[in-house]
Amino acid sequence: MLTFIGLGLYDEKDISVKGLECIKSADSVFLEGYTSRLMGADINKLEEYYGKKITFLGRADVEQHPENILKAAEEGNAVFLTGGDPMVSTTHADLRIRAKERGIKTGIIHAASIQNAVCGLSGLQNYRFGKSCSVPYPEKGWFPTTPLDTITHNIENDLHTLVFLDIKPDRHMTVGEGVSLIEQMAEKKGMKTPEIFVGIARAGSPEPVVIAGDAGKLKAADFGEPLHIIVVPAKLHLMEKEYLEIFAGL
Ligand SMILES: C[S@@+](CC[C@H](N)C(=O)[O-])C[C@H]1O[C@@H](n2cnc3c(N)ncnc32)[C@H](O)[C@@H]1O
Repeated sequence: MLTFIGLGLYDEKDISVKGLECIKSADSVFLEGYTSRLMGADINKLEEYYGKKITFLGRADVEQHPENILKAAEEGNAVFLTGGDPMVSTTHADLRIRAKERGIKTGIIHAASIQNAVCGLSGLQNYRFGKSCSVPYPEKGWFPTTPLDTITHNIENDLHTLVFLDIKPDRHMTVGEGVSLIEQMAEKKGMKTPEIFVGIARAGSPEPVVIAGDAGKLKAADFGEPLHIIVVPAKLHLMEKEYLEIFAGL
């Protein structure tokens, strides 16, 4: 059997009791570290808390060579761990399909996701979010501006946009870097930069930071340690505005 388990947002204690029990009874434990990360716990801390040895996986181990995971799931109970919810803003549906095609039983144990944490931290209503986008670190000769198209389309339709920020093995994009890249996209396309951004750092930690304001304010703000995320709000409803004023210094 292959069980996809969400670890929640910040440290080893964000997993559900059901998820923890499932890990404790597993024969093999895999953790992917490329779609999200638990910044409050390294792999040693997780191994100690779960009482299990963990095999750490990169993107290629899951998307191109999932053989080891599938074999372990054929031979016993394998669990596949992901930060946040295992099926939110990941490509793990593909792994579940591959498992099913090989006759392997699968299951999902859900967890808190950044997708819903932003609603509580920012006060922006979950039903007002449109399509999300991701801002990648630009590479030589590659600077995609499609995230700005998504943001603009959402604003035109009175919808908020959740903007995921790039994670690389050696760095995590900050709110300041993300806002600056969105400004550069606007400049390149001859468009206006959105008027308000909401930056959020370390959702799920004891001290998350939430700051709302224009691009200049967010670029100058100190959000501290990763992970970071941005929301570009549409026209704010009265209570959303009041909430951002009280909890995010708008
Ligand atoms: C591709 S999404 C994966 C979402 C994950 N599966 C979930 O359900 O939470 C990962 C991105 O979300 C944001 N993110 C995830 N966890 C976060 C946290 N605790 N605080 C702030 N941003 C976070 C970061 O921008 C990160 O690069």
